[in-house]
Amino acid sequence: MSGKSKLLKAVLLGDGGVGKSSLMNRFVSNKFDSQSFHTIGVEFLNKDVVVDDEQYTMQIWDTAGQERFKSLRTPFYRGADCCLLTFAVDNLQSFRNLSMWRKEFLYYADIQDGVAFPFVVIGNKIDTEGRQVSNEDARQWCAANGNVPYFETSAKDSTNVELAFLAAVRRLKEVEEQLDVRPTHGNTVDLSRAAKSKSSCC
Ligand SMILES: Nc1nc2c(ncn2[C@@H]2O[C@H](COP(=O)(O)OP(=O)(O)OP(=O)(O)O)[C@@H](O)[C@H]2O)c(=O)[nH]1
Repeated sequence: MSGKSKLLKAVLLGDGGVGKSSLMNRFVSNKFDSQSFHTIGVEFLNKDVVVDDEQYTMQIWDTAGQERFKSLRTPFYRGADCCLLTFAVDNLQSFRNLSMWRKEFLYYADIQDGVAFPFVVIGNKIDTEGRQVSNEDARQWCAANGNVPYFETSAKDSTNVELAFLAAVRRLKEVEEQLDVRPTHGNTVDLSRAAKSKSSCC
């Protein structure tokens, strides 16, 4: 295993109340709060992970999903290495809004080639009754938007939470390999630049 940890910025997006803060807290601190408050603006936490023998420090940016906080969250999209688009499986509207979230992210992160960017989609709250979004519908959306990896999670009982966050690191590695770009100074490569240069040259 190489000694130096690579810093990786991951942004969590999705409607208010789908469980973004809960997913981050489950992943970083293995805690769950059933009375979690709405996020105002953004918060971030770091977590050290090892993926395929490489060390990463994931800096996870948890954003406020409510519309009124848009101007507070969007400045933090720039420089993201990956993005986790989140909805709740018991909330159809939060699934319908995925395209809006993807578009908002690409616009404010200033990324032109969205297909070349490492997204992961999370359908959270699978422990709840009354599912409104099928696994198949979610997979279809992911297939239509660049074969995005899809995970169904529960921040409440921990199901698949670690798997989903680590998939974002794996997706980033895959995209780097496809673009054949390598980090130049210890950090991960700036994929927003890589995606742009790819789209402008080919
Ligand atoms: N049953 C269940 N409840 C969850 C789960 N994840 C989050 N919740 C609950 O859903 C509510 C909203 O969770 P948050 O993590 O605050 O949601 P958020 O997406 O960060 O919301 P904003 O900060 O407004 O964007 C809280 O009451 C959580 O306890 C889950 O996997 N299962």
